[in-house]
Amino acid sequence: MNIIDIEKLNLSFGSGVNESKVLHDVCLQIQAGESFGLVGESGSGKTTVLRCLAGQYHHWSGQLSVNGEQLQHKLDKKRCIDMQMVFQDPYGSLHPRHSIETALAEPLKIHKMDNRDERITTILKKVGLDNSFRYRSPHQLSGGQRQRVAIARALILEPKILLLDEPTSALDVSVQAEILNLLKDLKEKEGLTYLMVTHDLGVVSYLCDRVAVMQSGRIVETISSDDLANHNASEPYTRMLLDCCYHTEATNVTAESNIY
Ligand SMILES: Nc1ncnc2c1ncn2[C@@H]1O[C@H](COP(=O)(O)OP(=O)(O)OP(=O)(O)O)[C@@H](O)[C@H]1O
Repeated sequence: MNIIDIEKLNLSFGSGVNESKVLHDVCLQIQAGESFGLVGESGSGKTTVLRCLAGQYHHWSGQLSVNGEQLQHKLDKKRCIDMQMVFQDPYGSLHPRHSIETALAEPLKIHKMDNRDERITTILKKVGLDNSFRYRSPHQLSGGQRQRVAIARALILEPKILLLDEPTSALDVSVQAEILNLLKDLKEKEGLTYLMVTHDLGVVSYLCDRVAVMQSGRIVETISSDDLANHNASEPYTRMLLDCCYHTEATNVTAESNIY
């Protein structure tokens, strides 16, 4: 069953002569339990797709469905419980003056969920942080620990889907591996579905089952990550992207081989 169904998603910014169309008839079907990657050049519209699903943009046209239910343009509480987003920058996604406990309690208060104390302890444990972290501020954490808290905050409402916007790209190489392992474990244990934007084909082959390649606001090709790794892409643009990435990796072979 498709847990996410995107049909002919279109979105523009600006109006009149300043109108710029950034998504063109984007269609994606993602199955429950799948880990699905979105790749493509900078500015191709990957984050915009995630933001439409997360309810951060309201002026899209087309159809977005989650669990067979069509999403309205306005964000409602149900969508927050179904789907949460994790951002690239763990420094920017947490309030600098709020303790970790406050950051984790906030969504529980908004959604009037009980057993807050117990839920916070449980979620910290799930992301590999002991209970003492709840009294710290974001500046008292490492980058990897902050990203663990951001993941905990996204998971505290027990969503089925995580929208991940380059969740490891702002982290040091050694920490990237820890966070990827955590995401892989959480997906299995919590039965999550991931839709993830990434520039890193190593991340795709480690974590994703399938991937859609975007160019200039359009889906060029949807392909399994095995086919991508074996260079079995049918579209010239995907092959060009692969060539660019492997060329870059060849010059960074030591760092890459340390990641996985
Ligand atoms: N709020 C906005 N107002 C106007 N244009 C925007 C806005 N947000 C994004 N865009 C434009 O939409 C296009 C797609 O942006 P988006 O962030 O989705 O790309 P991306 O593929 O995620 O890029 P990157 O990989 O660099 O993060 C870009 O041309 C961007 O400049």
